Amino acid sequence: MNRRVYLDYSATTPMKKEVLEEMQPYFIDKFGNPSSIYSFGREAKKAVDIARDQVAKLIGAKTDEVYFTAGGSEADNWAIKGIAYANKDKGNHIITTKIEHHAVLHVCEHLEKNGFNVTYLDVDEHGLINLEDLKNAITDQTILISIMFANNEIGTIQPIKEIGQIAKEKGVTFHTDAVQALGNVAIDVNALNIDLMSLSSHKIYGPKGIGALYIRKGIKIHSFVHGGAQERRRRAGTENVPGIVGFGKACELAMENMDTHIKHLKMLREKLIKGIMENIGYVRLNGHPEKRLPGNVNMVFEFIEGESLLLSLDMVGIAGSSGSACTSGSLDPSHVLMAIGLPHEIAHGSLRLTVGDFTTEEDIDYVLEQLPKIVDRLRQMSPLYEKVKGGQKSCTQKK
Ligand SMILES: Cc1ncc(COP(=O)(O)O)c(C=O)c1O
Ligand code: FES
Repeated sequence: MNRRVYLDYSATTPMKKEVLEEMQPYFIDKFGNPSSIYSFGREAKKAVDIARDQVAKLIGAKTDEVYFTAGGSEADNWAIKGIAYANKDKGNHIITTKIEHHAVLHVCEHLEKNGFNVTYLDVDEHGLINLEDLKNAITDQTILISIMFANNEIGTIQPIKEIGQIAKEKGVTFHTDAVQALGNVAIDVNALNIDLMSLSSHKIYGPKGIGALYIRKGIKIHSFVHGGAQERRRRAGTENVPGIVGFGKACELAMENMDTHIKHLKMLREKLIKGIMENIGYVRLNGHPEKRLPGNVNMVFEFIEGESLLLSLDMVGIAGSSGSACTSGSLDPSHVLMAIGLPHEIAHGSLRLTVGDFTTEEDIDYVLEQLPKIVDRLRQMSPLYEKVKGGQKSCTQKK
């Protein structure tokens, strides 16, 4: 049996044992409905309150500015639709970027069909937006700026504080999708001038299907689910108490371990990047060299397809992901890789490896032992590689 190495922490993380232990009583013993006034209900409500506090602490928010949702996608949907529809008397213009998660992009496309105008900002070759572009895009109709904190594919971290400052000066509400940043970057919603922020639990060693939207006090936003009075009448439905408890615990752990977590991930990331660069030719790192998530490695391996690479890696027990359409079930190559200017055929050879708390140096050694062999074998089958060997220049050489 091969070694199994999971390097897709940006897709999801395993739950921590401490998180599971915290959640367990709320399935059977403490099963009460937080809205009920007797003791069963009160103990569930108390657990939800504690979790809300744990989430708030990690982001520097007030407890009652945290609203639980069914995950990051729901938080993105709520933030953008909620602000758009609640403020359409003030304007109909929204600014976002070309590299957002689909939970933001598809909501914006929906709004475009419903009377809103959306500006999709370009990014540079490293995936960063240009602050001047942002300033120039703002009009008297602009009601929302939604720009992600850190990109899920290439890991680029945006200048959030500066974006928040611009939004504040212009009186425009600022939402950021911080699903990938949470736990990996220190976040303080006040210092960074953030008005709304989407969070997800399963990226920080918590359970799946639970997340939160931070909503600054005083922000005008529509309710997301109409019904009961839960989440201060803004998101109806009996709370996912075990999920909320688990998310809270995951936030508490993330806060306690942030420094060692970031150090560990960065060490592994650098080892992986260095090992690949030194042992494999015709590769390039996608994303920003420094302003990137501590656990993110995204590289292009010329002349081969990301999907073949993934399948070959899977055969030796290594799990990663790629931005190529073939593996994601859609027909287009990654919109993020296209936005940073990679030609279609190059975007095809991209591989994302994301490390996490349970990744070891031995895991990286194993990848560095397997990957060069796989790349070499796949390239031997590539007609494009034959041409380069015959004297033609490649894309990474032109750079
Ligand atoms: C940047 C970003 N936003 C939103 C989401 C969606 O989060 P969830 O899976 O909790 O709906 C993800 C998850 O892949 C993400 O990476
Ligand atoms: S067909 Fe595979 S990404 Fe273009």
